Amino acid sequence: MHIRFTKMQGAGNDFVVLDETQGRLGLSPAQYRFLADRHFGVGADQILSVRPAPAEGIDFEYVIHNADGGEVEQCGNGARCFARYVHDKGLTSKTTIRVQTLAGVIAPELAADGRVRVDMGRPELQAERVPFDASGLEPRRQGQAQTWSLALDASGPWITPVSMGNPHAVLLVADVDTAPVATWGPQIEQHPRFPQRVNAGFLQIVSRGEVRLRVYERGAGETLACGTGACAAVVAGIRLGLLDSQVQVHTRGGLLSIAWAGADDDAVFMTGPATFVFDGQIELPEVP
Ligand SMILES: N[C@H](CCC[C@H](N)C(=O)O)C(=O)O
Repeated sequence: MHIRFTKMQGAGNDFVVLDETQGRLGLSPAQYRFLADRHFGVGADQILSVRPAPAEGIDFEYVIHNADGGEVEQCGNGARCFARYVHDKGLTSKTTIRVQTLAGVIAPELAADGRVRVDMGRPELQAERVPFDASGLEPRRQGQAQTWSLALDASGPWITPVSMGNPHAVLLVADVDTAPVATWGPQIEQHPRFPQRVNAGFLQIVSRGEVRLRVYERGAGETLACGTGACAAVVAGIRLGLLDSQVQVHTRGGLLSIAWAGADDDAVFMTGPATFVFDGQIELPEVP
């Protein structure tokens, strides 16, 4: 099957974007994996499929597949690239776009300075709804947060579970550059207490308004940035009593600005870049 695609990136988190507004391509998980493959395919952390509005009052649907071929609920950097894509490709003239995701409706807004601001909805802080299985574990309270040890070694890690529609486990580290992302990342991602697996966020507090973050993503491995991960990390930091409500998040791929007023039903707002890289075409193998 011969398909057209657009390559985009948001703070270095990169995507293959597929226009399915005129009909679905019907790709298999193996074909999503092929598109994401950095040697045999195009190469991307996630594949974003843009589909027609599913209901009145919604402009589009946006479907996300990780590099491992699995469909997931939400992608923050992807939401910004989605909005840039549908506007600049002429699929809408709106600059605030209401889009249905598996996690619910979000509203990316194209800002005058070229960045994109997204109302990412409210975080889910109930551990069992992240979902995280805390049964039999003694939580440790810090500020308003509860943390649990995953007992990977004597030091922990002690994690704060947060969902942004997709599951995140946030842990504090002294220095992201020396944090055990390569070893603890996959162990946390696959930990049995996360029945849907999890994105692991390694958070370094620089000040009450500035952090550094690395994320080992579910289904993709470490990425240069994770939008929902930045939201979850700031929510965790605020709940831990370590951050104020507006935070600059330094990721390896760029800067994201996150704001959360701190009440359970407050939405998290994320602002950051969304960039076209190239348009292309590729012959997809007819894999099952
Ligand atoms: N790996 C994530 C999906 C992509 C999230 C990330 N790329 C973002 O910008 O939020 C998950 O499995 O939940």
